[in-house]
Amino acid sequence: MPVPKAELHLHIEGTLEPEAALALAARNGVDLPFASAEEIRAAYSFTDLGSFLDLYYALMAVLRTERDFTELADAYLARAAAQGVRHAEIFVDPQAHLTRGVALDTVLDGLGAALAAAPERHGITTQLIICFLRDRPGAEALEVFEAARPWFGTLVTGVGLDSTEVGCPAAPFAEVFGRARDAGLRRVAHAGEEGPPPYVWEVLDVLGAERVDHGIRSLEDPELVARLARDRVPLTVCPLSNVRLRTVPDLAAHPLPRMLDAGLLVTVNSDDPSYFGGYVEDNFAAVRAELGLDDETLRLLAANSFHAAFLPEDERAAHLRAVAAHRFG
Ligand SMILES: Nc1ncnc2[nH]cnc12
Ligand SMILES: [Zn+2]
Repeated sequence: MPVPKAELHLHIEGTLEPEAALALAARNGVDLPFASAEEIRAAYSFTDLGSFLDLYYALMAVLRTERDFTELADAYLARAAAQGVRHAEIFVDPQAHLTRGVALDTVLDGLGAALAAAPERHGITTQLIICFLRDRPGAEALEVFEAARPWFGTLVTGVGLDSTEVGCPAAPFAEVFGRARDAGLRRVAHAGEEGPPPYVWEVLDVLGAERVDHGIRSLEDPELVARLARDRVPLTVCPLSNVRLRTVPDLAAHPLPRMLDAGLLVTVNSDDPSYFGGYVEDNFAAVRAELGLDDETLRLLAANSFHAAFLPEDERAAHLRAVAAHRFG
């Protein structure tokens, strides 16, 4: 039995498995430049974030109806439950769908149906975080934010920032993050994945991000490490993703142990599991094997995931008790 955990860095579009993409393409009459799951997997040889994002956005073409989004999320939740996930704070990229003519209510109501059923069906509580694409204009993010208001509080509990990092400052998103804070939403942002420490400072100081997604390059700046440790800012680290996108040379060189040693509140997550070779427990297993982490370090990482989650205190405490009681096989 995998250790109970929360998954806090998971793009729902990144759970689209090749077989599902082909089935949806056939059902929706979408032409894909791939004839088989093997051909899709053969395209998973990324050189950097950009080369991944090209395929990630291209394959989304198969997602067209509410049912498609419901099935996508339900399939993820079934896999996540088998990997010990008890709580998931899930990212979605609305602009990636709006810009290709799929309406916001198709996306959010479709995902919402699967998320509403998740506690009974999979034993998982969920939240949904709408991410803005940092390579698109801040004004567009504001439009999406306003259009999503009907779902605030019920389905949508937070905002995030993702897509291309280097060369795309976070400052144009200060206004939308301010509105999110005023609306009572939580705020997270990708930074320090490919970008150097100033990108992490910017999401903290300009956006007021409460969690940093990735943040692995923070270690290059001791003052930033001190700030993250002092404020207990969680970092949602995704080891298999970092290897596949070549932000680290291999798992053995991953900074996770150094981040823990520096006193950072680190969590382990899967990012885009269909593309990066594993779901969240696969990431736990990989860091155990390649970094030599012992059971108590894995227990700490699982506990951190609940400390870092946007959960009510009573639910957090119950999850932490389950982590403390877990016996590693
Ligand atoms: N790893 C990642 N970094 C930035 N944007 C993303 N969108 C999906 N996965 C991402
Ligand atoms: Zn991500």
